Amino acid sequence: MRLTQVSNNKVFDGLHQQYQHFSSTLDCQMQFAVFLPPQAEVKPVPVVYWLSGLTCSDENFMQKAGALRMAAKLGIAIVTMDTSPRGEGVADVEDGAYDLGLGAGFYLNATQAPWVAHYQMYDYVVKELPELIEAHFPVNDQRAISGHSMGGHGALVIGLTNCERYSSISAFSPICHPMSSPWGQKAFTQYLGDGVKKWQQYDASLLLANTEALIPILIDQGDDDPFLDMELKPESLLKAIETRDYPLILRMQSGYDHSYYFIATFIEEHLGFHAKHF
Ligand SMILES: N[C@@H](CCC(=O)N[C@@H](CSC=O)C(=O)NCC(=O)O)C(=O)O
Repeated sequence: MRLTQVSNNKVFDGLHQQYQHFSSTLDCQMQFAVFLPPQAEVKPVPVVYWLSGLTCSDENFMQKAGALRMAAKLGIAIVTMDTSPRGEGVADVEDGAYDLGLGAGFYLNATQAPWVAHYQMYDYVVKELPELIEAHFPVNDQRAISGHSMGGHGALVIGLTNCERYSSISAFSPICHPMSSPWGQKAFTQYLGDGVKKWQQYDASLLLANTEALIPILIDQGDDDPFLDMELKPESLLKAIETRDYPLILRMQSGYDHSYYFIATFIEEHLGFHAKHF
């Protein structure tokens, strides 16, 4: 598979690089970014896959989260990707809404026209991207997954449905029960149609209630987040595990909102959490 390098910058003795490639899963050109810590010069390192939220590209996290110093110290690679397929011929909404279409792939495999042709972000994140990363970069097969908001939903769903592939999951302000949130209902109706069975495959609260694997999860949620009550609903995750002992830590953080300022405040603790479980 051909990779075209878009940028290459030294940072904290490691490298931040961006690449473009043709994705056969999404049937379009995609861009991703990788941070390689200095330890990757001498041995393969573990990887945290970061899934961003609505409107983001590979750049938001790398530029705003302040994660790279700690990733360099811990010897962890970080991979970020776009939040939807892009380019000519890729379906989008006509009203310019930010919560559907471009920048809003919801990390699922669409089944409905016109989205089905390109919106296959679940398979891209689970299969194609890690295969590409593991073939071209000095990383080992230890993986963790993390994300924010729509990306927190993606991290929970992908981690919970692929427990053998990831050693831990973390999330900031995730959409925890998309079947009961306006963002989730809009996206699932468009991408998946009306069938409740298909929706259930992508609802973290339902998946958590039914999983037998005990993959460790850390979630931070600001209590001053404007999306908390309507869209995010972290209490539904607690309800899903109320009758058993599941290794989920949900921290309500006083005064924090939905922004990357919040993520920057706690990202080092998330990297430490993943490092402990590699
Ligand atoms: N008014 C915002 C709405 C979109 C937004 O808040 N996006 C968040 C993720 S929300 C859930 O998935 C985000 O990460 N934005 C990018 C950033 O760098 O902060 C808008 O249009 O951006």
